[in-house]
Amino acid sequence: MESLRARLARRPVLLAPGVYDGLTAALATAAGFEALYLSGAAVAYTRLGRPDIGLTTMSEMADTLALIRDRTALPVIVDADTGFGNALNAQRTMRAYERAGASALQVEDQSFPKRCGHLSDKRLIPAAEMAGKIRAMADARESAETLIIARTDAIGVEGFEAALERAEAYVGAGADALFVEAPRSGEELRAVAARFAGRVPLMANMVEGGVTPVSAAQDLEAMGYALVIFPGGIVRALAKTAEEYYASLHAHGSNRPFAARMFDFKELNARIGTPEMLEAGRAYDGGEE
Ligand SMILES: C[C@](O)(C(=O)O)[C@H](CC(=O)O)C(=O)O
Repeated sequence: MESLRARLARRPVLLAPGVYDGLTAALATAAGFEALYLSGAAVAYTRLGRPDIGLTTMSEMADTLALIRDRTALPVIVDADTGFGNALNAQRTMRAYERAGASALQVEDQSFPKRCGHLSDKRLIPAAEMAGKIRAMADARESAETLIIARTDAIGVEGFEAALERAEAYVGAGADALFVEAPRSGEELRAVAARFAGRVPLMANMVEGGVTPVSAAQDLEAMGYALVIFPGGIVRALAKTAEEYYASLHAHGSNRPFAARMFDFKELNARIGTPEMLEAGRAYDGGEE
């Protein structure tokens, strides 16, 4: 199977949807994507019903990843936030995520606790400390094919030029791919690509209603991006459906008015592999002896 590193080195752009559990991983895989993105924000939104402000723990993410790994053979790019502490914590995160099946870890230069890149009032660690964290993670990884995607949150804190300088330092420290978080315009998205495309694979993050204008993957490819994630879109879609579903059930005392927008029992079972699993189980139930 083609490595993620090799896949990022060629076109077309790799489009990775956000997932946060076994069901979303199974549905995204069935839809035909080539890679998945395990979003820390999506885990915080769904498991905690809370914002992406560093509340989720490393082991909660690793446990979630293990469930997803059990449900898909696709490469999984995993949000490692700040590495959950200093360089030594980041090494432990690297090892735990690798064991749980990560194909790439995304690590950012915010101080702990971090917050979503599209929120304000972020704080950063010094660039040299972040470079050390990247080197520490590279030293800790079992496989050189587990990629390190370095993210800088500096645009909203220190300005655009400072963010590019930080990104430069992180490439120098050995990052396998680069994620300059939250460009504020198409011009900034293009300027990031103009500086780095062709030297290191570039990732773009599309957050509906966030700081960066949302573009299609194809348009980002034309700018020079190699990887595009839509991390939280699935939660925004499901949350809207859930809100409407609960309101409808509450109002009508029945699901009938909502039926056209739901899978029924059989339809859901088909998507989660119920017939195949029950069939496979029959081989072990002793009935055939
Ligand atoms: C990419 C991200 O780190 C994530 O957790 O998915 C978030 C996305 C979001 O909050 O929707 C981010 O900080 O941009």
